[in-house]
Amino acid sequence: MEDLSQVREEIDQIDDRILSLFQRRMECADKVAAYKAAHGLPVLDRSRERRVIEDSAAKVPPELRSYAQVLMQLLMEASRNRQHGLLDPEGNNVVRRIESAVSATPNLFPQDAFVACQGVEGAYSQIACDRIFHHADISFFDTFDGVFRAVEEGFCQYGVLPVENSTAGSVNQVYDLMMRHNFSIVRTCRLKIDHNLLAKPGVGLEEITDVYSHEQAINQCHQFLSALHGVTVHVVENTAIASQMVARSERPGVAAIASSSCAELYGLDPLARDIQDKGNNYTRFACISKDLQVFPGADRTSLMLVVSHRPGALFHVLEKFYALDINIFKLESRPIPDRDFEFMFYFDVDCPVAAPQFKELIATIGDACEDMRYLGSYSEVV
Ligand SMILES: C=C(O[C@@H]1C=C(C(=O)O)C=C[C@H]1O)C(=O)O
Repeated sequence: MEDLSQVREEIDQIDDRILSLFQRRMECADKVAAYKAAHGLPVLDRSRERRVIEDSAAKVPPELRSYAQVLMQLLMEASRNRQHGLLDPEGNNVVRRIESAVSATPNLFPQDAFVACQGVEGAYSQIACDRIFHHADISFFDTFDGVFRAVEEGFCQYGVLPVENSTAGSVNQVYDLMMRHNFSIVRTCRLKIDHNLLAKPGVGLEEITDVYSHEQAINQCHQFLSALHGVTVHVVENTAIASQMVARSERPGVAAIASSSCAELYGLDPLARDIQDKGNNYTRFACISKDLQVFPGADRTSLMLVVSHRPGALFHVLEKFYALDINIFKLESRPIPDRDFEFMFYFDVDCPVAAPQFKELIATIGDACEDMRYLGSYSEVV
């Protein structure tokens, strides 16, 4: 067995040679960039990259193949990034669109606005909306789709939609609608959610036979509901709609799972408070607008990406975030309609818009996926 320091010395010498070859390879990439600029060619050439990867696998023993392929991929990514920087120092169209939105957006987030929310008076979306705006003139819509359409068609300036809950997970319906609508996220809000079982005044817990609420609220109160015997649980559009139904019902045995503000609003009494499974139950809401607006302090970004159906495709996207030292705080995948087992990936990442990595991420992430949609940059209110 050789001495460790001897082997390391050899490694150091090899690294020196690798680095000088790396430098030469990057110089070649500069020449390729000049050629591409002169001939109007895109930086990324997938078929050339595939060939390089295949050839590299054939040049090393089988047990080193996957390592060699990863190494070549990293080298090509570095060369592509360098070429992007040389050919388009201002970034691509999306970067330019974001930069012009940053300069066109007012410094102050609007205090008053016409806002679309789903449900009826007392919905959690309304509470989130009141956190986001000082004074919101709210129009309620029956469905999440109605909220997206109200914003898209210019009927409301903004829309507030729940996107995820810390106990029950993502609001899939909202994520699926994101694929079908044009909008941009301008702010998010994290709201602590405390659910209550609300019934008409004078009704006792033992009299309850039917509980109404939104699917998410029902999921968040699973333990409480399983302990109630002989009770049927019904899913309705919204927790506030459930409260309204209970208030209007002739039957005493009905109850709703909703906020304490719904109790006041609909004249109901809480039969049980804080009935959610987990004490720290939070829901995140997104505030959307029709046009791209990026307010000062935006330090989070949402992206929708389609990656190809190949081994390692998602890895290349993740690698990009890793290389730029950008933290992913949420990753959601949803099936793409009419495509078999193909998924849309939703990334929420931490990265201030003014940071240099942000521009590089937006300008180059398209190389790592089939399609990219920028959903906006924003800050979160709590
Ligand atoms: C250098 C080039 O540009 C890109 C980078 C490659 C590389 O580093 O080998 C290969 C293909 C392109 O996606 C090229 O087109 O040859």
